[in-house]
Amino acid sequence: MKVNDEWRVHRKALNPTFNTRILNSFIPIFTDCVGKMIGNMERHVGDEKPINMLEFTSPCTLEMICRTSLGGKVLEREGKQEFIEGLEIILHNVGLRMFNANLYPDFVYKNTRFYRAEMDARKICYAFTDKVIREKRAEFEERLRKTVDSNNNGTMADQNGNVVFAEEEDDMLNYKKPQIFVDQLLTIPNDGKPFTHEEITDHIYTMIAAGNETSATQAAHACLLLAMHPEVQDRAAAEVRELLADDVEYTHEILKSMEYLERVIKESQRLCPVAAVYGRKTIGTIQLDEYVIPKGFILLLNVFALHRQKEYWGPNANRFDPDHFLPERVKARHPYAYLPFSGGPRGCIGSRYAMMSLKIMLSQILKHYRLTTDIPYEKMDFKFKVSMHLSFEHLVKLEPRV
Ligand code: HEM
Repeated sequence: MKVNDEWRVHRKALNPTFNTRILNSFIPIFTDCVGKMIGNMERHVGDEKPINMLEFTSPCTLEMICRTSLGGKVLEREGKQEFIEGLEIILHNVGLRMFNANLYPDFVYKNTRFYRAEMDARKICYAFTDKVIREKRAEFEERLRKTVDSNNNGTMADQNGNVVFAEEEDDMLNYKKPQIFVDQLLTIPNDGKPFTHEEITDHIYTMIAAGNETSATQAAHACLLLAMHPEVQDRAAAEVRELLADDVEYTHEILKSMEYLERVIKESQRLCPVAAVYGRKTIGTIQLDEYVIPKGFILLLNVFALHRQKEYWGPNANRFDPDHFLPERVKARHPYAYLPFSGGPRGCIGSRYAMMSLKIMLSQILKHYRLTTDIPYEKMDFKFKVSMHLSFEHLVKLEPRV
């Protein structure tokens, strides 16, 4: 099967694993991870020295993605520290190679200390996830056996052909339990066949790589932009205070009601898109204005430039203004003028997961703190790693919000 065909089959199988009810089942995990982040930030309230927001958002999003893909207790297992450190090495070294042409040839890379460190880290990480996946598969097979024994009609399947166990039916339908990604990969059919161990492993690592640094960096960008724009910050904090009064628990409805915060997040993704450039290979000849692009060419989309084009965003394209995302303005704009998550069938599968987790992170930060910074907006300056970063740290001071 060609790579593209294989991707299409897998993507079709994976799309339902990000449906609204599954995402809602992650809310308790998101809330718990954010609670720990706030606990860590609390120690720095009133500090003279600013903190680097990324150092707080990164562990939070890593924990979210590990727990929603491998299970709620995955980071309580033996070897978790080595696993986290290993992941950091792999993600760092892959990024380093992507942006260093000298390291492209395999024979060069394989003779570097980066390669050796990456291989050691991979061994540790794969041993850790292999164990989790094998245990999950054993649990799955045991439940399957019990269900077949107690029900001569065999297992039950939902309308998508996914296996549903009788004792779990109620929990599944009501999504009371978080629907962990690895459990779903074991139950969903992939073109009629179950996913193999290697395919499951690949999908887990794709999720971790795609969903961790992106969300952490975007959250840090949003915090810095809020610190630079106190009026916007106060308005977002007022919305949060009203919606989260009396310490209500997060629900889908509450998150949906955070309309101003959503505009803030979208505006931060417009001006500071972490996926600022991505590529596409043409699968046929295409005509782009007067240019004919032959099949097999790689095109790079410069989303950073697109998001600041005055033609779409008006004379204030470079200004931070969440009202760029007022519904009537969105309606009047070309839908592809804004592509932080890419678009079309190959767009980000985790975009709604990201928005939910960002809303919970930012709403808790705004509920607890007033953010300030000495960095002026005009000095914002970027550099590319795997994703787009600032060329300096996200330095912010925390004051209690009363
Ligand atoms: C602010 C956060 C995020 C941003 C800005 C972002 C952005 C993107 C973009 C632009 C792409 C398309 C890349 C390309 O076409 O080359 C993409 C793909 C992808 N993203 Fe995200 N992402 C974010 C968060 C997440 C999260 C939280 C997850 C998982 C839970 C995730 C999972 C994925 C996956 C699996 C793909 C590959 C999809 C495919 O090829 O079928 N992303 N993301």
